[in-house]
This record gives sequence, structure tokens and C-alpha cells, in this order.
Amino acid sequence: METIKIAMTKGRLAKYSIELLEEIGIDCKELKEDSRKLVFFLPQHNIEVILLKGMDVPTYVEHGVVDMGIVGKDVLMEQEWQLYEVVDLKFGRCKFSVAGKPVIGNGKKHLRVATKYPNVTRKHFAQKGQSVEIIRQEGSVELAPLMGLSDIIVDIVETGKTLKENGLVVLEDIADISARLILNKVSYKTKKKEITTIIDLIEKKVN
Ligand SMILES: Nc1ncnc2c1ncn2[C@@H]1O[C@H](COP(=O)(O)OP(=O)(O)OP(=O)(O)O)[C@@H](O)[C@H]1O
Ligand SMILES: O=P(O)(O)OC[C@H]1O[C@H](OP(=O)(O)OP(=O)(O)O)[C@H](O)[C@@H]1O
Repeated sequence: METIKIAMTKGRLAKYSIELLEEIGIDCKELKEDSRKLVFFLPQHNIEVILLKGMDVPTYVEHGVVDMGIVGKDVLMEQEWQLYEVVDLKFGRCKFSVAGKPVIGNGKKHLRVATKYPNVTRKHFAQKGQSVEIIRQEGSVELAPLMGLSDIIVDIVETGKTLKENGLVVLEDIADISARLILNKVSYKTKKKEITTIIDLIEKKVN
């Protein structure tokens, strides 16, 4: 039997991803240990799990370095990837929203938008016919309107706590986000039996 390689997003999605694999019978004890290891071989299942930043998960899947991956829909929306998105895993739920100060001077012809997601932002405002200048940020996006760097932001909102504690409000929702199972297109053909078995077990668990 061929080894199945899975790329997992570190951070918020990791705990739920590990829980899901355990629920379908994959022993992930090693993955739960507090370590700096990034590659885990689970010999009893012939599965290899690697841990990556979200944006790097589809890159590994697309290049066929791994067969499948678990990643947020936000990452899949930000860039076009050559891969299959097969299951909505229903955890890691949050939203893409436009947010800003409660009063942002409605009717402004040109808005400055700070975001970690320039493509999602560009597409959203293009659809609305709103002219924007996108200011790319790496984090703490909420700071931008507070400091006068931007008029508004496009960011992920989960509980709304970060917005609230910084005096910002949601002005508009863009899309619902959750974690997705993604597949390499070639692996799906060459390792069809093993991959289909895993997808079926996961689908049964989440639906
Ligand atoms: N409150 C949230 N903030 C950010 N992402 C969230 C949130 N809730 C769920 N997610 C999902 O979790 C995924 C991983 O987010 P997380 O911030 O843990 O990852 P990361 O790799 O550390 O990214 P970064 O360093 O860019 O913040 C996101 O891509 C998103 O799909
Ligand atoms: O609605 P909430 O539950 O408050 O969650 C949303 C916040 O969490 C994320 O930031 P993260 O913690 O990843 O830090 P960052 O600012 O470095 O991106 C996101 O960018 C928001 O700032």
C-alpha cells in the first residue's frame, strides 16, 4: 500500500484536524505532543502528516509533494489553485468581513482598505464598482483604521472580540469560511483506493 501524505494547517485548525483524523481511526498521539517537529510518519496507518502555515498547504498539494491537505477556505479564495476541494470539514468557522469605525464617511469615492487578503478584497470591491486602494498588511489589520492608515479593513471575523475591543464594527459580510479537505489531482488517480477510503470516512464524520 502506498503512503498517503497529508498537509495540515498549523495554528487554529490543527487541534480540530487532529481530532478529525483520530475520529476516523488514525492514531495521532505523536502529533499531540508539544514539539517543534514538522513531519510525522504514522507507520501503523502508512500515513505521513506535515505541518505548514495555511498559505503553504495548497502549494504542497498542488505540486504533489503531498496527496491531500486541510486548509481554510480563506486561503483557497485568496489565490487560484490547481487542486480539488472535496469536503467542507465544518470546523474553523469564521467570516470574511469588511469592518471599520461605526461612521466612515459614507459615500467616499475612493476607499483605502487594509488587508492580509488583497485578491479577495480587490474582487469584492470590483463587483460592487467601488474604487479602492489596497494596503497589504501581515497582521493586526484592525490597527490600520485606528491609526489612519486606512478607511476600512477586510479581515477574518470569528467571535468579533478583536473588532469590539478596538472600537470597530462589521460593515458588510463577504463570505463564510470553514476548513476544507483538498486533493492533488494526480494523487486522486494514482492512489484512488486509499484516498477514496479516507474521504468516505471523513465525509461520514462531518455530515
Ligand atoms: N479568528 C480567526 N482568525 C484567523 N483565522 C481563523 C480564525 N478562525 C478560524 N480561522 C481559520 O484558521 C486558519 C488558520 O489561522 P491561523 O491564524 O491559526 O493560522 P496561521 O497559519 O497562524 O496564519 P497567520 O500567521 O497568517 O495568522 C485560517 O486560514 C482560517 O481559515
Ligand atoms: O473575531 P475574533 O474572534 O476576534 O478573531 C478575529 C481575529 O483573529 C485573527 O487574527 P490573529 O489572531 O490570527 O492575529 P493577526 O492579527 O496577527 O492576524 C484575525 O485576523 C482577526 O484579527
